[in-house]
Amino acid sequence: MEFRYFDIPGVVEVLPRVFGDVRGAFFESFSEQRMREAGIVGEWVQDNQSRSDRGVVRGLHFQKPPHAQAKLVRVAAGRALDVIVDIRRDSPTYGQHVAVELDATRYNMLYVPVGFAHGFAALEDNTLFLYKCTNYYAPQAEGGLLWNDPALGIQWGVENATISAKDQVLPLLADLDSPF
Ligand SMILES: Cc1cn([C@H]2C[C@H](O)[C@@H](COP(=O)(O)OP(=O)(O)O[C@H]3O[C@@H](C)C(=O)[C@@H](O)[C@H]3O)O2)c(=O)[nH]c1=O
Repeated sequence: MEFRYFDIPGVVEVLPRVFGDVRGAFFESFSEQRMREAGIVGEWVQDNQSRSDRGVVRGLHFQKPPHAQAKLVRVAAGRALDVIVDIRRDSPTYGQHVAVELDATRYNMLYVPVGFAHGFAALEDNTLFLYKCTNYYAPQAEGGLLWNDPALGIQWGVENATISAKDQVLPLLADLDSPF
């Protein structure tokens, strides 16, 4: 298991060791000790899975404290462009983002710390998106950012994106009163 770090502190990509043989492949999708040593911390209490077709964009989402969530995200089928935006008020990288392609054939994962808005674009039909969360779903604590806010400068890599009604009315970064 290897780890890649970014210019935005706290963000970690996990590159698992994959054991391939005639039957297929095996990898460890979670290792509390190794991941904690790499800076992936949290008490994981909920796992989620969604299925999206190509062109679906979900996000950008967060939950406000005390329901804030760190997430460990990956795809089990297909590919997704995963995007996280730093919304920690005192962060020197506030408003900046990291984008990582998650690929089911590479088994890579991304750690999303508390204080980031998170979203992804499905790059293939039937993309299965799996993630662990450090807090339970709390709909009353949901917050978000508009996925295509020009101020964010995110290249999603999809045309004619499919977006939920809820996500179409999320605020711009300039109007965000960040709770972090
Ligand atoms: C996120 C979530 C949704 N739901 C329900 C609420 C709703 O009826 C249905 C679909 O919810 P949403 O439209 O919010 O699903 P979705 O847009 O996939 O929301 C997710 O997006 C990604 C980018 C994230 O980062 C996640 O934390 C989460 O916000 O599922 C739960 O029951 N538990 C959950 O944890």
